[in-house]
Amino acid sequence: MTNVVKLFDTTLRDGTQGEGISLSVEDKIKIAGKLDTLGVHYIEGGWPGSNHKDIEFFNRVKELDLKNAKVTAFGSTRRKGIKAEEDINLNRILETQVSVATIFGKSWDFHVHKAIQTTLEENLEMIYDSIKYLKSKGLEVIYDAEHFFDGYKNNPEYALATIQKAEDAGADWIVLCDTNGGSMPSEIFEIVRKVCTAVSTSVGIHTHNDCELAVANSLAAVKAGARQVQGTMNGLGERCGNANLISIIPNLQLKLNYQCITDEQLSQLTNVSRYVSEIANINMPVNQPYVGAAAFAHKGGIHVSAIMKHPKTYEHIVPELVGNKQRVLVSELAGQSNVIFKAEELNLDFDKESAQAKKIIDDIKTLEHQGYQFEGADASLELLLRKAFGELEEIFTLESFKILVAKSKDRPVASEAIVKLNVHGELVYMAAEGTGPVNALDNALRRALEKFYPEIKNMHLSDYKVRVIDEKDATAAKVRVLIESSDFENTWSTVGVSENIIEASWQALVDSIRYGLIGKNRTTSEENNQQKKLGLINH
Ligand SMILES: CC(=O)SCCNC(=O)CCNC(=O)[C@H](O)C(C)(C)COP(=O)(O)OP(=O)(O)OC[C@H]1O[C@@H](n2cnc3c(N)ncnc32)[C@H](O)[C@@H]1OP(=O)(O)O
Ligand SMILES: CC(=O)C(=O)O
Repeated sequence: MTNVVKLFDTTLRDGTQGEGISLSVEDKIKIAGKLDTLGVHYIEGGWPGSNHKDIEFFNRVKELDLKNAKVTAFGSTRRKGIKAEEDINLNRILETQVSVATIFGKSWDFHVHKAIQTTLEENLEMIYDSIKYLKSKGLEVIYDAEHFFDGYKNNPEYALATIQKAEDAGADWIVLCDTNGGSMPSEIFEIVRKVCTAVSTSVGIHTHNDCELAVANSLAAVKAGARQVQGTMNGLGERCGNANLISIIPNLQLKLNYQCITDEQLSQLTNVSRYVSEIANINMPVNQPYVGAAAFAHKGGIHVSAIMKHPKTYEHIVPELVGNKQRVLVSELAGQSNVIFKAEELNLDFDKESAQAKKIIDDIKTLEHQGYQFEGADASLELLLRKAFGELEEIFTLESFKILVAKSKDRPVASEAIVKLNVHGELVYMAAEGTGPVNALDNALRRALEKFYPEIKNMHLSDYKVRVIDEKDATAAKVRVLIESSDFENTWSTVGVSENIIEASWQALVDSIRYGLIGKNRTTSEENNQQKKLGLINH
């Protein structure tokens, strides 16, 4: 049996059935292009019988010069009581002019009686007529046997009869669906194995994640003989989602030795996953397997000490294979190894025998005990390390700041900040207004520095988060402020902690600006270092 497995992506159809997902035609076109570069074999673009957006997508997708994927349109078997030629859904598929149709039909006798309310015989005819009609128009037909596993468990003879009808009508693929997502991998394996001996048509698998087993179930099906896997990017989809192709692809390719896409395409996996979550406006968890920011991030000192000796000690694959990268976090759980790793990453001249690493670690642990959190504030950590190594030039010092917040009966609340800075021996006063006190302070600080550092105009805050550290102290509680900043090329995060939210914000703001300004001189040495590191990673 061949070890080639075809990938069928349904992000643009089943993925959009997920709560909170709504893609514009433009979004769908962009994602289709990206899926093609990843090398998926089929892109299910939508259900043309459902809505105008999907019809427009099929019109526009023709303009894309797809290199790898075939576009397929989705629909159901014909409605009961009519001829296939009269069925709007089937005809809408033909109108899209795609070369591949994917239609679903009923496999579960319970569904035939309850959902479409017809006879078991008519359902068999609906499957046969619909596939035959599409085949007569020259299309490749993928038949999705909806609820196949539930159907098989309830009435195996009938479930098998439905897919035999699909085979008789000329279906090119029979895809067994765990539509309700309730099956176990052992059941999937057994049933797929039996189906593969009962039909000669190529078999595929389509699973849902209601028991968090969609990936495992897809792999079990492949092991049992399925050669097409349907799923979505990042597991988007109805209810708990579809099988996540972002995990399935590397599992098939790197663990089970099946061939789906090229190595170069596999190295695009992280990029594609993040691209789709960005367009779909969904935040994926950092610990998403293979592609999450934390998938190869090491925090515990013991782990970092070991990966520096050999990455394989705590990494199951070379992260670059899927386009991800190794990271080391520094926190209260760090040992000297974490600091050494970071110092090397920053090209800081470090004597490993000195007491420096120990002192830095002690300082970090003390600060984390006070409420700082450096793993989410890489830029503040870098400034702290550079300072400890005497490599941090003071670009300004604060003389004072004042903030005025005023509200009167018939006026909205207004905020103004006045800062007094010493910039290379020159005293600078600046006042600015803002939507709130932190915004006013940010504006005043930037304006005060603009004359000395014009590049500051390119930097802006992209996120501002406040977290109460000791809730029991109510309004006197200590808070942690995390700020994310960006320029046109980079994003960085800084932290501040205080009982006073303005003071905590000030610390994070100052770190943000310092990092943004010193960062400009850093790129080359860091790039060199990164190259060096990549060369070292060799499992
Ligand atoms: C498992 C899956 O993910 S299947 C895909 C599910 N996705 C969607 O439903 C999204 C797109 N759907 C839609 O836009 C609409 O539901 C449409 C346009 C397809 C149909 O809309 P309507 O004609 O208003 O019907 P409605 O949605 O209320 O009901 C579905 C009808 O399809 C019938 N039906 C369901 N499955 C099948 C099937 N495999 N073959 C034939 N008919 C079917 C049902 O019996 C029902 O018909 P009835 O009202 O005569 O009982
Ligand atoms: C076809 C399909 O989406 C399902 O059965 O889940």
